[in-house]
Amino acid sequence: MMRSKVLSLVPRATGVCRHMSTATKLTTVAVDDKTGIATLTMNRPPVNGLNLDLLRDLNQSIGEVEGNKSRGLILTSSNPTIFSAGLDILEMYKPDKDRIREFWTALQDVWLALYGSSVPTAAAINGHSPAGGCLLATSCEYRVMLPKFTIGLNETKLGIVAPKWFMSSFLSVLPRREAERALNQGRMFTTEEALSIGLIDEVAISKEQALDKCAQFIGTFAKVNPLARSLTKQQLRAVELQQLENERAQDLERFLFFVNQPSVQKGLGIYLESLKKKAKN
Ligand SMILES: CCCCCCCC/C=C\C/C=C/C(=O)SCCNC(=O)CCNC(=O)[C@H](O)C(C)(C)COP(=O)(O)OP(=O)(O)OC[C@H]1O[C@@H](n2cnc3c(N)ncnc32)[C@H](O)[C@@H]1OP(=O)(O)O
Repeated sequence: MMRSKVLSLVPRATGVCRHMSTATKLTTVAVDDKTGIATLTMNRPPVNGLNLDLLRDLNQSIGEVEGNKSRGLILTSSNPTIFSAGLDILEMYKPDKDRIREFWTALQDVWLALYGSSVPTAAAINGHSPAGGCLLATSCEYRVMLPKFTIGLNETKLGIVAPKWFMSSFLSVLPRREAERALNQGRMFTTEEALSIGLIDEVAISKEQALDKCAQFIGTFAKVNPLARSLTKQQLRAVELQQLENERAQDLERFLFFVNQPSVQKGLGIYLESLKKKAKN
C-alpha cells in the first residue's frame, strides 16, 4: 500500500522499500512495506558533519517518520566508515552570528524530536560516532555497531563542554559512574569497549546485519499496545525533555557565550587544523 508520495521502489532484504517524500538531499527515509519500519539515512559527505542543513533535513525526516505511521525508526549513515563526525566544527569556528543561532536551535530540535520520538528508535552505527554522532545514537533506544569503530562524547578533549542534554542521553544508557568518568575524560570507546560497558547493545558484522538487528529490536514491540508503549517512553524521558524545553533560550545563550570565548575559538581552530593535517598525511 502506498503510504506517502512514492519517489522510487528499491528492493531490500525484508520487503519492498519505499522511498518517502524526502525532498531533502542530506537524509533519505525508506519505509519497508513488510515491517513498516523506516530507515533514516544521513548522507552528507565526507563525514556526516552535523551542519545546519543536515540538522534541518534530520528534523524534517524525523517529522516525516512520526507522521507516516511507521512502526519504528532506524538511524544510519550512507558512509561506510562514519556514522557521524558530530557537529560540523566549521559552524562553530568564526561563526556567522545569525546562522550559529539557527544551527544550535536546529540541534535542539533534532534532539527533542529524536529523544522524544513516539516510535521505537534504533541506531545502526556503521562507522565512527564521536560527540554529536554519539548524541544521535544515544538518543535512540537501541544501538547496534560494526566492529573496529569508535563512539563517545569527546568534547573535553576539544576544550569544549557537552551540554546537559547531551549528558542526559548518555546517562539514559550508561550507569552514572561510568558516564561521569567517560565525559570527564572525553573518552572514545572502541566497539568492543562500548559493548562491554553497555554503551551499545549489540555488534553486527555488516551494515545489513546491523539493520536487521535494529529491526528485530523494533519487532519486540509488535505485541505491545502502541499508545501504552509510547506514553511509557515519553513519561520516562519527560524530565530531560521538559528541562530543555523550559531552558531553550538560556541554553542557546550559554552556547553562544561559551563558543565565542577567544580561548574556545583558538582551540577549535587548532583542532580543525589538526584534522586537516591528518587528512593530508
Ligand atoms: C557550561 C556549559 C556550556 C555549554 C556550551 C556548549 C559548547 C559545546 C558545544 C558543542 C558540543 C560539540 C559537539 C561536537 O560534536 S564537536 C565535533 C566533534 N567531532 C570530532 O571530534 C570528530 C572529528 N573527526 C574525526 O575524528 C575524523 O574525521 C573521523 C574519525 C570522524 C573520520 O576520520 P577519516 O575518515 O580519517 O576522515 P578525516 O579525518 O580525514 O576527515 C575528512 C574531512 O572531514 C573534516 N572533518 C572531520 N570531522 C569534522 C567535523 N566534526 N567538523 C568539520 N569537519 C570535519 C576533516 O577536517 C577533513 O576535511 P578536509 O581536510 O577538508 O578533507
